[in-house]
Amino acid sequence: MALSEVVHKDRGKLRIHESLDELSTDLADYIAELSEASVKERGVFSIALSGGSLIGLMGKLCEAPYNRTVDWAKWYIFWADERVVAKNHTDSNYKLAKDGLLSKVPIIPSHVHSINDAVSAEEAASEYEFVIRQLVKTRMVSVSEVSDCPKFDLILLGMGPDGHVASLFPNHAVLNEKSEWVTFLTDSPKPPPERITFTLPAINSASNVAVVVAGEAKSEAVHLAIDDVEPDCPKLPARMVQPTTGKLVWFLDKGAASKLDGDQFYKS
Ligand SMILES: O=C(O)[C@H](O)[C@@H](O)[C@H](O)[C@H](O)COP(=O)(O)O
Repeated sequence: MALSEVVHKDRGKLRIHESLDELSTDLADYIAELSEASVKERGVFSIALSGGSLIGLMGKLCEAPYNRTVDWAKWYIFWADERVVAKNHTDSNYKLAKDGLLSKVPIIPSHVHSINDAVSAEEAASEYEFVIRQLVKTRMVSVSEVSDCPKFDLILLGMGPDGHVASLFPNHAVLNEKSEWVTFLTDSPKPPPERITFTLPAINSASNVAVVVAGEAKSEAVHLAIDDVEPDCPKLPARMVQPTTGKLVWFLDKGAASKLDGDQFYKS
């Protein structure tokens, strides 16, 4: 049960939790509900994951009741960002998700779309975009009504203390990528340096985007990403997450929410 659910006038819905345990339960409920709605409407559920603490916080999906009630065979899995390392490397976001989630529920292996780790970051990004393009053609992934971008049913993002989301880092040229759906970088400030990432247009075309953030160390970035602040902050990657027609939800714990300006919210 969310400690409080409030709506920011233009930064989406905030679900602020007393503990990580509550946050994890609420996150599992939210994902299960979106999966059910999407399977009902489209017959499939396309979901893009990130790395970091997010996967651990999704852990309740492997437990009752979700492990039995979610229609796992209808899930199509993608990564909003991935490190260009072997799939069995400890830095791999695929490995993190496989060990923590995908190996514990009956997902169909051919529905798991990870990157080609045997090529350069540049090639991996363009191959990944090609794979997504094929799935857009068959409507396993929807298409945006307002751009030619894929419209994932759900994109899950974590956020770093510097305000990065996916592998979109502050002041990095990847933030300016407007024509590709997936791009690459070889100089990530957070190791490892070689990564692929969804671009802002791809993220902002999703039906639903959830940003999951825990811990007081990220409270300043949360404040800069959500509250009305002075000129420079619009460049914070997390603040540039602004779904065009989709819904934005922030899953926060008390620590992460501790610097938010309460005046900007109203009860949902
Ligand atoms: O591959 C990555 O590095 C991640 O996708 C990255 O964007 C992550 O989500 C944030 O850095 C938050 O990570 P934490 O939740 O572990 O702080």
